[in-house]
Amino acid sequence: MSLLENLLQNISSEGTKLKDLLGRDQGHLFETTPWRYDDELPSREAWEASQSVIADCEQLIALLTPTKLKLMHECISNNAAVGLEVAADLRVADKIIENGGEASLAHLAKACNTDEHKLGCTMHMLCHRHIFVEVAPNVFRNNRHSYELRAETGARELVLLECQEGYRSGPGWLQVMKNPQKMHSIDPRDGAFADVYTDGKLGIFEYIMTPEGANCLTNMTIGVPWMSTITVVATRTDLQWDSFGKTVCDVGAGLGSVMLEVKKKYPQLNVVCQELEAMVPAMKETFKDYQKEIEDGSVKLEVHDYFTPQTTVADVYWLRGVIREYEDHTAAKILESLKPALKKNPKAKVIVNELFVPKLITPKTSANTPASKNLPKQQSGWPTICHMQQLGGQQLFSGKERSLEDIINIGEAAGLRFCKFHQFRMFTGAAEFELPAGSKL
Ligand SMILES: C[S@@+](CC[C@H](N)C(=O)[O-])C[C@H]1O[C@@H](n2cnc3c(N)ncnc32)[C@H](O)[C@@H]1O
Repeated sequence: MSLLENLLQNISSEGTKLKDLLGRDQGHLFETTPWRYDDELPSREAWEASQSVIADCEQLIALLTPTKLKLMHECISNNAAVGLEVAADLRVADKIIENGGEASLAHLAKACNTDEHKLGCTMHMLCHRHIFVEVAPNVFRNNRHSYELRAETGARELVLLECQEGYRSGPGWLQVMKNPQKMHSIDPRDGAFADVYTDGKLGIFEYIMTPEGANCLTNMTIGVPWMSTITVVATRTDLQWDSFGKTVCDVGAGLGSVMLEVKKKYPQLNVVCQELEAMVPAMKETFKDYQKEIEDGSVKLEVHDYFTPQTTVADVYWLRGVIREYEDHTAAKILESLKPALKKNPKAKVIVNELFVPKLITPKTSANTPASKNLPKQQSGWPTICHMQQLGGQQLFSGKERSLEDIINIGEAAGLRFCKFHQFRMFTGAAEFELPAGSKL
């Protein structure tokens, strides 16, 4: 059968399965109320069927788009970000809410203090991308996607961070890749953001401490916690946290927000958050309602440098977004430093939580096979979003996003054995390692 026939057949069969699994919770694009699965995870079976339909619909669009239009589409899609920046910056969602839930273009242009024609062109494009709805010519409402852009959610600030600093760093990616002094570096000062914004002098975390970076700092402080809510549900749900033993240790825990979620869901577990000394006050703030647990020792906030030998014996060590900051040999040293504690508890596991850069493998014999069947299982879900995120993250923050193979190599270089991959119903996942039997320090 042709690719077109295979795609249509697969979309139909997986789509029917999905519809039956979702039952009445089928999602919508007209109302402002969230869809149940904006914040919860569908069953694994429903999630897999929906991933399959999405991958195949994306391939179907690529198949049916003439080449010149396909290439045009790709290189002018930056306008999706341009349009979203306009809507976020001018607070269009709020202006629609303030006007009773519906607003004419003339009203919006006046309320936003901008040109009616230019705003109209932007809004028509966004409606075609199913962000806002045009309910009559030049009359707009929020739908569930645009409604999230209202003040107080944090979505607007994240969108502004991505559409401003993120978007403008994009052209620096190629410049860095062509620069012999910078092309192999993952240092933030050699990265795309520094190239575009600070002439190679400051990475983004240094920049936000300068007066010019104040706005970016605000957007990051408000926007990043909003973004974390996207991954936290899968992090909490897609690992059976109580299956490892009684004690979970988060190495390089940041604010400690993952362990807070784990403690909420599994109150019987002991959680340990380890960080550099400067982060301890922020972790205390995260656990401010857990004084009793801090006193009885079931929540511990420890100062620990992850390049030094691990002294806390736990049943599972969790490292989220830690190794992406380092070159392979340095990342391996962090994992290696866990070994003294792993020796004391040889059943303990080490879990590396990162993006797992997805591949789409089309062998010669499978040229007409739908994309959904050619996506390896051992990699991040939501592959299109994951790709935009891994590129965007490296442009803004530098560091190194890796495939599962790359991460297994780092674990093995540290003397650990790869046990299994946990595919989260999200664009992140987790690689599980352990100390091999008879391992020496
Ligand atoms: C990218 S953040 C990840 C934070 C957290 N795991 C999360 O997912 O939100 C890396 C964290 O590692 C911490 N860190 C950096 N160097 C460290 C070291 N040598 N020892 C322990 N923690 C360190 C930083 O303070 C930072 O909070």
